[in-house]
Amino acid sequence: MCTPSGSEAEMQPDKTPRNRRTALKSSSRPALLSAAMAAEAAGRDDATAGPEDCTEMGERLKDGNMKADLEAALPAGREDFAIQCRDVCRSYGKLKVLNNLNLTVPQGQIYGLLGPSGCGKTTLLKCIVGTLKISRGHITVLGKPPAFPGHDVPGKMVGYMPQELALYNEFTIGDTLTFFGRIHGLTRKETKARMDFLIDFLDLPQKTSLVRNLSGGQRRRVSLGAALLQNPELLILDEPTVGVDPVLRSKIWQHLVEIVRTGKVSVIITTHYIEEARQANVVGLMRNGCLLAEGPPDAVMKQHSATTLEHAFLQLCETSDQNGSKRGSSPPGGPLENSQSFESGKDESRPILAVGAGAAEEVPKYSADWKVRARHFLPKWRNIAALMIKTMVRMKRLPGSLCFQFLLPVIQVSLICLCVGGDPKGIQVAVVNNETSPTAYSQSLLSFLDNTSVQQVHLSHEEAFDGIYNAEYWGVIGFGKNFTSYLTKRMIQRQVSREVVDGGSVHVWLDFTNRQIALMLQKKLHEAFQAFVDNKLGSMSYLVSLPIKFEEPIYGSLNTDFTTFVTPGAVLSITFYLAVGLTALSFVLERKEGLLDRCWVAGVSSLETMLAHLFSQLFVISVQIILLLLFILLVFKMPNEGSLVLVIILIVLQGVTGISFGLVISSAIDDEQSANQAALGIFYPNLIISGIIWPVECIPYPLRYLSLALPQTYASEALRCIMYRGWGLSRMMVWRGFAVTLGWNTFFLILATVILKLRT
Ligand SMILES: Nc1ncnc2c1ncn2[C@@H]1O[C@H](COP(=O)(O)OP(=O)(O)OP(=O)(O)O)[C@@H](O)[C@H]1O
Repeated sequence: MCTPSGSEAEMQPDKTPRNRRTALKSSSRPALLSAAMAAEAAGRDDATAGPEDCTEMGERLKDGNMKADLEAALPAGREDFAIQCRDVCRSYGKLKVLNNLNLTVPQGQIYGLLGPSGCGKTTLLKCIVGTLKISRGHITVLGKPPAFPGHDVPGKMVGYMPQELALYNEFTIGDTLTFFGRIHGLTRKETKARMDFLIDFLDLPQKTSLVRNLSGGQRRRVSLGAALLQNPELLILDEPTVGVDPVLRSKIWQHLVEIVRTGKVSVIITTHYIEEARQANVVGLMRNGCLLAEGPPDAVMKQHSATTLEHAFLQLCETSDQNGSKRGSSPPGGPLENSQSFESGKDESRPILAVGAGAAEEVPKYSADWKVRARHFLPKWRNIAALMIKTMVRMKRLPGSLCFQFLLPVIQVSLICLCVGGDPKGIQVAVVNNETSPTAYSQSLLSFLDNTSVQQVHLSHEEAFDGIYNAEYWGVIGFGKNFTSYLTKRMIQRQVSREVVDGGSVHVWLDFTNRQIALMLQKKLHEAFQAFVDNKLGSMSYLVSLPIKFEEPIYGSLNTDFTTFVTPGAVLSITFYLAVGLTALSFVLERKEGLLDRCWVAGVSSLETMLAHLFSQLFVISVQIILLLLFILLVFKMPNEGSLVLVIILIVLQGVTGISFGLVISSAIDDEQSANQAALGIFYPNLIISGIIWPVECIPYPLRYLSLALPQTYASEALRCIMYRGWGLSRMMVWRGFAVTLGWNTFFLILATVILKLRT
């Protein structure tokens, strides 16, 4: 367990303290006392112990009797440590959390790190394991600085139990321990043996139990088990006994006492139960980012004539506070100076520790050859494999999500093939035929028109134009009453009058608000007339062009481009999906962090939660919509013939639909990954089937019904009607878009509320 790895052997540190370690027996160690305590005992008025005071205290320590006492109290050579922190500083922005902190964890001992909430214990532990970088000072862990090339800290030499548990909810207990076993390079047999021991020792349920179904205390024990798994040389435990019953708590401490007995394992443990730390060999009392005292618990208590460690700690804090307030009233040597010394890095005092922690102490230099460095930075296949297996196990636990992921591309590509690029079917076109004879060319011509794509509705001139203005028909095909005779003239005479050309042409009026449909109609008419000419007239004809005259479109223009068609639908789709994105994770995260439950317990109802999310996100989408409209109308100059107010309301309502849909996802799904998958997975199919990229009229029939039921199909049509036809709410196609949107909003909100209610 403790044998140095090959990579370690290649390292050449100038100092190798670990090699000279000897196990310490706590009973043989005199007390290391805090400066505050000592100064108090010596009756010194100016003793201080606040965060900025570590420095001053150290200076006094160097001079006074206290120093002699402390040095006499040294347990052994200063190399006999598992962890040594010297002058460690760490800030979060302007907040100084660790302030010239000095701490020594003797080898083979339990070190209880005590201190009030927020004093910096977790920050210190993170610095020790190397997940946080220190701003100043140096830390040595098991002989080298953390994260030094070739050093197994972080790595298998250290078992770390973080405060926030950090477990995979979809894993079973067995999966969790197996995963960490793989990372640490344990064989299956070793992992199994350790797992059986830990499950029994930590009183865990059977190994097939899912972490997500465990109680808070059980999860904490699984997390502790993961830290103990590889029998590390150093155990760093951040509040392992919180939420653990007293019997198990005492068992854990017994175990810790047992594992350090060999002298090969060292432990640093933080706890809020100060009294349990009496079982530690050394306690460090931390406050405001530095240590107030460090020593065996009995010695600390004795020094304060306290019967409990908690009492001793309280006294230390009080002394520190009193001294802090005294010092606060003396500006010259006050906080400013100390703060400056912190920043300048010139302060060399040692606040509490007497174990050779002087500034004069040389910082050991470590070096590693290039092979070790290269190996350190290169990815390790063992870890990659372990992480990949972890991902696969998680996937296995979410089969629904996995199937969705597998099928999604197939569904999407199928939808594209079915719905994009095809010809429209059943497009209604009004035919105004003023020729009555069944043998007329007009009848013959119309018979060549593809009936599956174009549905002819024979009407009077007035009805036909009323129909196209009401968007009932996509076009009007008109034949004059002398069409046949004029067309015949055009065929047989080289030169004909304008009247003959006009009378012998088919007149076509199209609605160009939907470019794809208009172009398809043009194409179908051309094909029909080409077939008619080929069939009926042959090569004898003098006709140089097909007898079709496309009149000025009823709506839109002949130059209408694809962008104009796509923009209204795209605007709605963008608004809808941005809104989905804003809310799809809201409950997932809140539920995970227990915030939802907390609000419910405080009396907040599901509907109130929904509405609050809705209203707060409305602000975001309103700004998005304003910017969106400014761009499409002013920068890209999209036409808008209708009311801007209606345009804005419709887009906002679509945003609300997106929010409500996001809330449905959020209330129905528990983990972020699946919620993201659902939101993203639905995006593409919806875009394709809603007729945003390609007209709904081109979608094959069973799918077209689905399309019409979607929230954006009628809404995009309504927006096109407002913007390109200039229509208002009196038109069915406009109010239908609003009604469908409102209907979906209500449905989604009710659904989300019901799901949320049912799941609590
Ligand atoms: N990521 C961060 N960003 C900014 N400040 C932080 C961050 N993490 C911690 N802090 C702050 O640093 C200080 C020390 O936090 P830390 O978590 O180390 O305290 P602690 O002693 O472990 O507390 P507790 O016993 O409650 O867990 C606190 O004031 C905290 O607000």
